[in-house]
Amino acid sequence: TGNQWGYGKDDGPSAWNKNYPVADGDRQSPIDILPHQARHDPNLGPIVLNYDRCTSINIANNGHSVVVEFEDSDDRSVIQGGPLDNPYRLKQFHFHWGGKGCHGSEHTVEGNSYASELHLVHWNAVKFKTFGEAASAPDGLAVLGIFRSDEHRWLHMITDALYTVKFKGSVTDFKGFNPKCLLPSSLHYWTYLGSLTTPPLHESVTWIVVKEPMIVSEKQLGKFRTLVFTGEEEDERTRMENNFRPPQLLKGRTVRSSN
Ligand SMILES: NS(=O)(=O)c1ccc(NC(=S)OCCc2ccsc2)cc1
Ligand SMILES: [Zn+2]
Repeated sequence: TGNQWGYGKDDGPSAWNKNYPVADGDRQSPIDILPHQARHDPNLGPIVLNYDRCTSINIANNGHSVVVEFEDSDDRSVIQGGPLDNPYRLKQFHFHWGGKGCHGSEHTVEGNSYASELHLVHWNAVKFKTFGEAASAPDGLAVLGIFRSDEHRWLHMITDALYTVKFKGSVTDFKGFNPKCLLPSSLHYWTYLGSLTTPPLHESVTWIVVKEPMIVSEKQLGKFRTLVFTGEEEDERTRMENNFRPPQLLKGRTVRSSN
């Protein structure tokens, strides 16, 4: 069907511009970050995460990644500060990863990629009524990107649940998980204006990429690769890996750095 997209040879990132012309737009993500060319901005305050009353709902395999959804009917879990003018509500988090532990992150730093990248997706509920509306507005979303390089003590709560969402379309309850435990100690970051890194590729994201990677083990990463892109009812079992978009052109954008 028209909107079918993936990470394979025929339906992968190089083919997305056929159905989503914005793929060749002026603020696409991810990008390669060059720390020495980032402009240090003393007005950029710290990122503030209020996740203590967050309510996770479920964990799901959507055929592109594994996603944990949150209750977003009020401001119980928000990100604010940094480049953001107001609080943005946590909607979901998901991951991108590689095969055999080499590449996998979407953003790269001086051409170097990490094994994986965690995205915490938030939307501007002050200006917009729904996520869908915010997702297509220039200041609608804020995504916190966290690199994942090698053992992480809390990640077992996610990796232990992955077997329950092996197939595309599977969803299971996943309550009481606070994603704060997935974050590194320091939240120094780079920030720039970009887009969703998967179709519909809306240019609606203020990206906040944390500099310090979190540690995950090869064993934990291996558990992500037990997921498959395909549904239980389908014949083939296509292992879910390499679900990352390569870096896109900067097209004159400035990347700013917190202290
Ligand atoms: N990888 S990413 O963080 O840029 C990212 C985040 C969200 C999404 N898309 C979501 S949450 O879509 C939900 C359905 C929807 C509604 C309006 S546009 C898409 C895609 C990519
Ligand atoms: Zn993502």
